[in-house]
Amino acid sequence: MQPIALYCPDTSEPSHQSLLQTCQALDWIDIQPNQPSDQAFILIDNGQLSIASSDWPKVHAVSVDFLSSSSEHRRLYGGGAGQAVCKAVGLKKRKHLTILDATAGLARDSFVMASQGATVYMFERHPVVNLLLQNGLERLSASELTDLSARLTLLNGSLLNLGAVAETVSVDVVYLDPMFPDRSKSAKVKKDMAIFHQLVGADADADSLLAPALALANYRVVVKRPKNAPWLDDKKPSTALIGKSSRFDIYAKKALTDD
Ligand SMILES: C[S@@+](CC[C@H](N)C(=O)[O-])C[C@H]1O[C@@H](n2cnc3c(N)ncnc32)[C@H](O)[C@@H]1O
Repeated sequence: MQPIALYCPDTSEPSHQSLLQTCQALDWIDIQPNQPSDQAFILIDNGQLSIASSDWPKVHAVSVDFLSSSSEHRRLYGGGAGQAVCKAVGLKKRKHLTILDATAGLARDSFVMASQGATVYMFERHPVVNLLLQNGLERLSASELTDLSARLTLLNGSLLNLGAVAETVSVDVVYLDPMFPDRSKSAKVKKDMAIFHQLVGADADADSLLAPALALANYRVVVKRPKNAPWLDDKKPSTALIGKSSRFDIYAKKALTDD
């Protein structure tokens, strides 16, 4: 991992101190006393970890915040199981699915699926994104949303190297949303998210996720793609849900029945 700078404007805040301690133990984090001029750096502010760009604070930092007002709005009024991602994984048919989100990112999709009753296990390989996810999950577990917190679990490892996970978790649906190379160049990517895309880069090995996903899922694999992108691993899905800018390719293994 390339070293990344970290900046904390208020080190006296107790919650910041414990986050700083966690980060001090990681040898790829370089804690700096002043705001770094780097394109992207880790920020500790407002009791949470985030990724900031050199334009911070003009451009918002990006964090995993399951408790933000926009997350709350999506949880309560976002369209329930009728949301495209929920329809694609089958939550409209069966509420209590066990889903492996093998490319969790900032867990926005995982959050939506768990909000609708799914038990979601997540893999995230980028160390900075993984750290943000851990921080978001810790804050969620300290909140009153205990049911939701119990349904979101970050696992160590990767779908490409499953280890014990394959024996311990029976997975109904595997969900994949790898980075697509053209996304970062799109003018539609908001400024704050552009820094996330730059930091993580393209997932050049994304095609290799489909075969292990199909081997693991009991019912289906769902792949989120930009609307006009080619199929993952050049494999035609059983069906697709097409939205305004993205598409959910569904690889069905077995029909989902109501629970
Ligand atoms: C487009 S983002 C996912 C966004 C996510 N669906 C959301 O709602 O926030 C893709 C993420 O998948 C991660 N990723 C890609 N391949 C992976 C793999 N083999 N194992 C674990 N994480 C992976 C990347 O690091 C990146 O953070």
